[in-house]
Amino acid sequence: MKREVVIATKNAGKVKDFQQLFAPLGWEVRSLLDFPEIPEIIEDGHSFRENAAKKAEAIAAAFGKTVLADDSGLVVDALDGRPGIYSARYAGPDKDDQANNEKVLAELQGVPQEERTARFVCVIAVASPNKVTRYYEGFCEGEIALRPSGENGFGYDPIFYVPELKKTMAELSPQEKNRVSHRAEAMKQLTANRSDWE
Ligand SMILES: O=P(O)(O)OP(=O)(O)OP(=O)(O)OC[C@H]1O[C@@H](n2cnc3c(O)ncnc32)[C@H](O)[C@@H]1O
Ligand SMILES: [Mg+2]
Repeated sequence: MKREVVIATKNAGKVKDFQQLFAPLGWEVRSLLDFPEIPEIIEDGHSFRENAAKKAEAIAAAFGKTVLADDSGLVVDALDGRPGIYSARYAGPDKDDQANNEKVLAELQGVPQEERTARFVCVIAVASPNKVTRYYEGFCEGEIALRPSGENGFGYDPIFYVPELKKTMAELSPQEKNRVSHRAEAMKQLTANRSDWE
């Protein structure tokens, strides 16, 4: 019987990443996409940590078991850190990835490549009933490309250029992305501290 981990997310792109990242541990990943009756959790926190904790703690309380959540986003230096925790809805409430990408590119119009530094941030919160919530963070340094490129991944991947690989995140295979991404880095921290939460 495979062990099951519940991730308090409705983002199909994240679920795919986590399924691949948990596969070596032999874990089955479930998400809120498997529980459509659960309403969206309002992310009114002021940080990635606060939002990740809110999602994990709400579902851990509802399910009476240990639950993970991921709050993540794109931080662009030339935009004073925007979109940051507002990444999902940067271009509006319907969380349209293409519109989000177009808005970031429009705001960076005319900004030279060397000033387009950015990073992806991922905070995984692990919540269990009657236990202190644990946090695992990962980052991926890169630049915002001049134009979108690549079909893989999701969200801001098409405009996030990874200099060490000379590709956008969306041009990477899932395996390549899971070696360098912010989510993979956060998972490395989480896996290194399994005794904390297993
Ligand atoms: O809250 P949940 O249900 O997990 O789903 P969400 O999509 O709302 O997720 P967040 O609130 O964490 O917002 C994450 C935003 O950052 C983007 N993002 C997160 N990880 C990414 C990745 O690996 N590649 C590209 N974009 C990513 C994603 O597209 C969203 O716009
Ligand atoms: Mg969200």
